[in-house]
Amino acid sequence: MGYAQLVIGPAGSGKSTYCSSLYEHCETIGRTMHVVNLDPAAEIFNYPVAMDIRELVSLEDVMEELKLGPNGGLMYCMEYLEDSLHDWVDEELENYRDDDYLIFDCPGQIELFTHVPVLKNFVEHLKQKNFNVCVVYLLDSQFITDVTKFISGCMSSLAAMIQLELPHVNILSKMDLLQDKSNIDDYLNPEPRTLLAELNQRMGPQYAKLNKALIEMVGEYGMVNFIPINLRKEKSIQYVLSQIDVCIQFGEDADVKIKDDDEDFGDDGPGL
Ligand SMILES: Nc1nc2c(ncn2[C@@H]2O[C@H](COP(=O)(O)OP(=O)(O)OP(=O)(O)O)[C@@H](O)[C@H]2O)c(=O)[nH]1
Ligand SMILES: [Mg+2]
Repeated sequence: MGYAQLVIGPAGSGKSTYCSSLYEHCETIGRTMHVVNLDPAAEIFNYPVAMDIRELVSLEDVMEELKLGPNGGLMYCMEYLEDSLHDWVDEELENYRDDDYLIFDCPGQIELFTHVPVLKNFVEHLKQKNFNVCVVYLLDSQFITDVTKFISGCMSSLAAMIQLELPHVNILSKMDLLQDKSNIDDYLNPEPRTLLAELNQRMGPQYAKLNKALIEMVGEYGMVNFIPINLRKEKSIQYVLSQIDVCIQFGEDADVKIKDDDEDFGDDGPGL
């Protein structure tokens, strides 16, 4: 059994930074983790890249040869990845042992989890290879400063959940940038009624019925539920990791050992 996090979320939501912080954290506590780059457009990495889509396909070449723009080019690269599941991907995955833990740093294009089957087929492949996979959806904490942004963030997370059908963890990233943390609880696990009232206040009366339906929908899917992360705080990273570990049942098997000093961090809240 292998373990994997598929890190997705809007462009610039902090996915790659999350991956590198998680990698560093695991180094510190003596836990092994491998970060895979699935973004053909990425250039700078703050983590050792275990597997790299750029070794398979070059976005620059694709754009030049097929006369595609950056987004069309990226979609082509991802489809190329999908076509390579049984060769390049399998060959690369051969390098990992049964109980290895991989983190997939994905591109930020929302198309990848709304209507093209690339990521869906990618995770199906991982599941066939006996990986326990979990979606980690990152949303920038700046989204909670505006209820309309927040709801649209929840909906794109919902799109990913519906498409990928995987265990799903929503994370509110960049908590260090949020000056006023006093009322974040209202957003981490908000009352649907409060959200609806705020939304109605922001939008014209003609949307009242639609707003109600929208809030009910995201609420019933359990979508409006976020774990905050502050990458400057070791405890916060540890807390998020422990929640994801539960989600993918990491550490439940007898042959998976987490070093003792891991326990120093305890499971006593988000540690912001
Ligand atoms: N202050 C602060 N800045 C952050 C944090 N995470 C990311 N950033 C900044 O946000 C910007 C985007 O971060 P990335 O990690 O590249 O985001 P990404 O989601 O990988 O972006 P794409 O791959 O382009 O979609 C960078 O300038 C980061 O330095 C954080 O926790 N705190
Ligand atoms: Mg990135």
